[in-house]
Amino acid sequence: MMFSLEQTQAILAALPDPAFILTRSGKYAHIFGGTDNRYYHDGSSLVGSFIAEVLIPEKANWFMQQIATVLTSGNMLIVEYPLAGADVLGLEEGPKDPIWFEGRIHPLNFQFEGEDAVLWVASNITARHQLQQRLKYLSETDELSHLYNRRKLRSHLQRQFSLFHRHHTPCSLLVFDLDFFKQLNDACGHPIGDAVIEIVGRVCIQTIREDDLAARYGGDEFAVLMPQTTLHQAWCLADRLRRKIQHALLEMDLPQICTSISGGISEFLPMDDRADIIIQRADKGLYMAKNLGRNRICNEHEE
Ligand SMILES: Nc1nc2c(ncn2[C@@H]2O[C@H](COP(=O)(O)OP(=O)(O)OP(=O)(O)O)[C@@H](O)[C@H]2O)c(=O)[nH]1
Repeated sequence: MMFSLEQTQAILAALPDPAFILTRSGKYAHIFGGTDNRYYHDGSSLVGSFIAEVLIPEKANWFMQQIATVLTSGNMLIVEYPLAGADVLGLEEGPKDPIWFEGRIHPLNFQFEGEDAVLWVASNITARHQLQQRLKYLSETDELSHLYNRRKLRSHLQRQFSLFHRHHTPCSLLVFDLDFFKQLNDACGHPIGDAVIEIVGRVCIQTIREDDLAARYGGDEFAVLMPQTTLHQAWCLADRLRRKIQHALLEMDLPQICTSISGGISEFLPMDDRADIIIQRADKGLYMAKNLGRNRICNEHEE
């Protein structure tokens, strides 16, 4: 059966997601659908305006690039992007948190007012995006210390290891472990031990630099990966962290059992053929720090 022109128009108007016809120069030529008003405002007022009149330059340029890419390739492009109130020109009050969209952009095989054009279907995926972010956070984070977990540390270490072999920029690793943590647990109970781990996490977050990555590696073991950092610089940073953690633990109103950390540092070396070797060297430094009386940072060569 064929639909009449009116019926076809009614079907297009009924589409739940908005479908924009956008020209190469960024003109909103037409909008169909967008009837699901849980997710979309009426976009009909956009028709006739240009993207550059509606969005801030950075966003407008991005939209224009996507249109150009689709028209050059002739293929459909799927993109995910946020739009916040602040991205829309002249919008006094808009949503503070961005709305996330999936855009499916398809080239059209006819011109509009002498211009190439695309069909851009925008679907609100904010709920899916938030869930993805939450799952990512949960899969990478240690819930007690709020630091990254072992899995994230290992994947990041592997990435830094590949970068090191490509660019030869220094990178160092600290592993550290609480001193006499078992005794604290035994004397005061696990909840107090947990509180100590939480504090160590907080001090790490406050102390490390933006590019560093701190993780809880195991029970009372932690690691900090420090890109662009030589062994000497790593020692200085690690020792500062050691002193800060000690200060925070001494401030806790607890029996003074577990008040310090011991750590080992290692630097990535050109002959390392696996990332694990870097952890092993740092572990040797940690072992040495424990043997030399704890509450210190060592590397494997220290006597
Ligand atoms: N409270 C608490 N304890 C934990 C957790 N995970 C591991 N532990 C405990 O951490 C302790 C680790 O002790 P060790 O590192 O072996 O020993 P230590 O007392 O720190 O001794 P040194 O490292 O030689 O100074 C064990 O008693 C574990 O039961 C946790 O999530 N919470």
